[in-house]
Amino acid sequence: MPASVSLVDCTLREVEYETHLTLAESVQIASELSAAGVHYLEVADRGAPSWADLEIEDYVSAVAQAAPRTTVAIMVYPGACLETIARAVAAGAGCVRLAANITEAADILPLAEGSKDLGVPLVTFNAMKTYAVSAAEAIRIAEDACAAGVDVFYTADSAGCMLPTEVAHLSRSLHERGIATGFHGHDNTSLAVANSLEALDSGAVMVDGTLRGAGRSAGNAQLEVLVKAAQRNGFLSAVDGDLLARRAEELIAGRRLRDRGVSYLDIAIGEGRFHTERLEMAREIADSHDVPLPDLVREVGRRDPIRPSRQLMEVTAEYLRDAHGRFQWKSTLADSH
Ligand SMILES: CC(C)C(=O)C(=O)O
Repeated sequence: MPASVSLVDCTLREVEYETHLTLAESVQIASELSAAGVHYLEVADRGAPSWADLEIEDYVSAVAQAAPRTTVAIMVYPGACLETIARAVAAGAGCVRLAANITEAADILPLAEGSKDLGVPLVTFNAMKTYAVSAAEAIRIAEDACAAGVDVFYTADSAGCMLPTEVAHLSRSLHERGIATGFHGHDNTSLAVANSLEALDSGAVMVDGTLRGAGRSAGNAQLEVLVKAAQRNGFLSAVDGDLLARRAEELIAGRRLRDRGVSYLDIAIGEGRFHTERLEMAREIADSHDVPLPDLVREVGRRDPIRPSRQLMEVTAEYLRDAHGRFQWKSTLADSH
């Protein structure tokens, strides 16, 4: 019998990479998620998006009131302070999601204990770019996170590059050590839903998605598809996948920046384990060095998947330009994207 698992919707945070929602739209989405029985919905610690001129507590409170069956989760990044968390919690947030690069966990974990002291029932650590370290290292960091007060350690496939076998191996290894795990997947290689299913089958207790797959880079695991697929394996049976699919159609589909397909650039990002936070820098350097952007991100990501510097990108671009010149394969690649 599958264990009881929780579904986390990240639409309100991730959709901001594609479009801006009004407060009324955010509230409507929150209300629909709640009606469908989604367990958690996530908002960002930067609070209300910049257009709204709202304090974090106003935003959290509006969303929480619209979603009585759903717990509001606030995602916080390095640099956030406990006072922001306290304000969000006072306004109705019942879950804190600490996010940092897996190699920089120390920048965020001190907020775990403070969050627990505030009475937050659930604190997660979302280990961005989990794939950048070995499974053994991820397990060690997860153990440190739990010792610091974290309840659930999340594997975050930030570049959408992980394979189901990798997700299964890590999730199962964590589970066997008594560490509660979650999975947050991006869709650069069209595996976000498959990876989420693999995580559930391997003992994960939380999985994330967004309506219509909206989100950064190639988007996230598509919530309504994930629900339907998970139900076939005995998970998330109380969530109304049809309602989510209808609302995703009405509220999100027409507002996505990208079509449903995965572009050549998305694939290269996934293969190269390159996080899109540095994509504009890479684009500028690819242009100035006259090398194809997919080649650059693939090569740079292979060399440093966590924090590739401008210098690394420039050196890599020079290397690629020379290689292209030498082997004369640039024109072939350029034709293909
Ligand atoms: C904020 C984190 C968890 C994220 O969305 C990612 O790294 O993909």
